Amino acid sequence: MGIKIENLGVTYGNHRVIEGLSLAIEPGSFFTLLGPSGCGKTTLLRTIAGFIDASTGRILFGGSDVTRLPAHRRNIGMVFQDYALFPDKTVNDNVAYGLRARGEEGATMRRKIGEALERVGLGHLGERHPAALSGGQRQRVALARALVIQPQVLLMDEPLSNLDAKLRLQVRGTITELQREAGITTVFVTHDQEEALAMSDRIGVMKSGKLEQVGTPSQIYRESVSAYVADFVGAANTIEIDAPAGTAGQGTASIRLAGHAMAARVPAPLTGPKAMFVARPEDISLAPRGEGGGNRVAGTVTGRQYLGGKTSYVVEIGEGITLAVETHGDGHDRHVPGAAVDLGFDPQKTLVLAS
Ligand SMILES: Nc1ncnc2c1ncn2[C@@H]1O[C@H](COP(=O)(O)OP(=O)(O)OP(=O)(O)O)[C@@H](O)[C@H]1O
Repeated sequence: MGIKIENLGVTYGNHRVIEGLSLAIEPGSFFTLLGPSGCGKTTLLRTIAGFIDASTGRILFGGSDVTRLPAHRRNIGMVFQDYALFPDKTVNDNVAYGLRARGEEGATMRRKIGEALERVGLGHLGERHPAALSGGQRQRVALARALVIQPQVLLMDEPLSNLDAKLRLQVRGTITELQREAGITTVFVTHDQEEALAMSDRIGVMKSGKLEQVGTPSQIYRESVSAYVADFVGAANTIEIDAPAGTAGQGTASIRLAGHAMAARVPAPLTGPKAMFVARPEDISLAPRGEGGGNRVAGTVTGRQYLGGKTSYVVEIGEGITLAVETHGDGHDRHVPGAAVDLGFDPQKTLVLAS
């Protein structure tokens, strides 16, 4: 069942948090709302759930307008960052909660609970209380509780944030697997870009209550529409430059970076006299001075961190501008601080975006 959001506005008192937001989420897909703290992700998710009223606009589930329906009539499953389990109930009773509210009981209910707990790998822990479970197990119970009612939409608010790195990866795998298996339309909130890239069919990057960009993980990463998106999704060098002349349309342009001339891609028309130069550290090549190919800029290594499979360099290119560069492969740590180098830029992967 797809979700459609039309021109949504949400206010707290007279503080407008979501403004004119429209979005279509494909049936059965995994959609992630990604953005920094305070951008409105949780507010948007809770409005989709029905816990917060929309002040303007509409929300549709599978074509039906649910904007004025209370949360318990929207047939959603919800998973929270802090698990929100009932501490005085057993795992079985926690999972039973939504089923009982729907009037289910007896053998059918027990079978469904058993199956849901099996699916999250906790079939043997039904009689325990939440206090006797690890964080990862608690979140699996919360997931079983959300899915056992066969909701039409699954909403998750930072469900992995309270888990340590190893558990986060495990529960991440469980969520992805169950979501695909059940084919349930899912909206997932996170501020963790790696989580978003790894799990999602599509991502919406939010900025101040609006969607700055919506796309597949690779579109968001490779074809960022703004320096804000590029910087938020992975690392990026972002430097303000004079907008190149003659870029009313799209294409490649000649730009100047710290006095060096080079070519870069302008994916969308620029407005205004300034623009942002955007290059990811792994897209910049590094060679000893004089040995670089075309489209290069001379610089001096000022910092180096050996990280095993890769090396991070800081290279100064003049006018006080430094760039982060990342190298992989054989001899990736061969440039020493103080070395004169050439930085090579692929004109297709070096972007000039509106500032
Ligand atoms: N109940 C409330 N009353 C008033 N303002 C609120 C309320 N809840 C959130 N806000 C404000 O609305 C804005 C968006 O908050 P929201 O929690 O949706 O952001 P978020 O992107 O989910 O952030 P985080 O990642 O920190 O949870 C923030 O400026 C926040 O201070």
